Amino acid sequence: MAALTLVNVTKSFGKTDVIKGVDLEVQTGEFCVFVGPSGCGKSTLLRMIAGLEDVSSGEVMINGARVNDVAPAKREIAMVFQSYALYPHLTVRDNMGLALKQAGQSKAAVAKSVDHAAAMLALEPLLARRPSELSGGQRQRVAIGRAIVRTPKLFLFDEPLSNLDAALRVATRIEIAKLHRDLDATMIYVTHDQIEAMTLADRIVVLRDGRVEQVGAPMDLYNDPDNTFVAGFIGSPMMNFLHAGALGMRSATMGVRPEHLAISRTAGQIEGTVSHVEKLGGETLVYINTATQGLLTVRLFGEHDYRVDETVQLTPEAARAFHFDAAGLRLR
Ligand SMILES: Nc1ncnc2c1ncn2[C@@H]1O[C@H](COP(=O)(O)OP(=O)(O)OP(=O)(O)O)[C@@H](O)[C@H]1O
Repeated sequence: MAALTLVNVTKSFGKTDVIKGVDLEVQTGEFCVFVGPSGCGKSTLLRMIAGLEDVSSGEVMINGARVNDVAPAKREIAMVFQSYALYPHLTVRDNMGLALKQAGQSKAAVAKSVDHAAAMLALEPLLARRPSELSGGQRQRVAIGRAIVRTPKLFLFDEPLSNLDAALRVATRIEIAKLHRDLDATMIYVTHDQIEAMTLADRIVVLRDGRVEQVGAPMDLYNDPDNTFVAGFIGSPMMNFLHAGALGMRSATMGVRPEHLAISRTAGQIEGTVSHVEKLGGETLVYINTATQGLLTVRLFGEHDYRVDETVQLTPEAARAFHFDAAGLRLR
C-alpha cells in the first residue's frame, strides 16, 4: 500500500501559487527525497504532509486515509528539522522520552523505547547529558532518536544535516541510511544537496517552481533525465550544455557530463583556454573558456598538469551525450 499519496495538491499564500498541482505516491518502506533549488516548494510540500500547513486544494492521504483535516499530532508522523529544537533543561533521555511520557506510557515502557533508540544511534553514553553538553551532530542524533521512539508511520526530514560540518554531514547521512534499513520505515527527506539525494534515496522527486519535473531512482535520473533542468540539477559538477548546431547536430542542445568531455593539447572539436584547475585528490576539474560554447567543465580522474591560460582542445563523447529540443525536453 502507498504510505503517502498526494493528489493534485496545491498551495497558495495569498495570490502566490507555491505548489501548483503535485501528484505523488510513496510506497511503504520507501526512502523518498524531495530536491530542487531554493524556493521551489520542498519545505512547503513537506509541511503540508505533516499538517503544519493547510492544503489549498487536493488530497493528502497517509496509509490510504485522507488526512487534510487531521491535526499534525494525530497523523502518526515524526518530523526532524534542520534545527534540533531540544529542550535545554532536559537530559537526552528525557528529551527522547518526552512524547511517550506525555502520551501516558509507563516509566518502564518509556525507558525501554528510549534505550532501544539510543542503541541504534550509539547515544547510550550521552543519555544523562543535557543538549548544551553535546556537539551539533550529537544533538541532531538525539533529535532523530526522539523521532524514532514514537515509531511513527512516516518520518519527515527537513534538511536535517544542513547545520553540520562536512565530515559530520557524511557520518550522519550514513547513519540515517542505516536507520532506514534497520527500521524499514517510510521516510521523506527534503534537501537541496544532490549528493544527499543521490546517496539516500530509493526515489528522488525533482521539484521546480512548485511542480514535479521528474521522479525516479537516483541513477535513472542521472542516466536518463527528461529535460535540461533535471540533467543539470542531478550530477556534480553540473552537465555541460553545448549549442548542438555549432557542432553540426540537429538537436538544439547537447548535454555532456564533465567526465565525458575529452581534453587534449593536440586535437579536438572545440578550442578553448583553461581558466581554472581544481585538484581534488582523486580527480581534477579543469574549467575551460571557449569562444563558441562558453565555460565548459572537464573532469579527469587522477592528477593532471593542465595550467591556467594554456590552449586546449575538447571533444564530446558522442555516444555518452544527451540531446534536447529548444524547449529543453529530452530527445530520445
Ligand atoms: N508563509 C509563507 N507566506 C508566503 N510565502 C511563503 C510562505 N512560506 C513559504 N513561502 C514561499 O513559498 C516558496 C516556497 O518556499 P519553501 O520554503 O517551500 O521552498 P524550499 O524549496 O523549501 O526552499 P529552501 O531550499 O530555500 O528552503 C518560496 O517562494 C517562499 O518564499
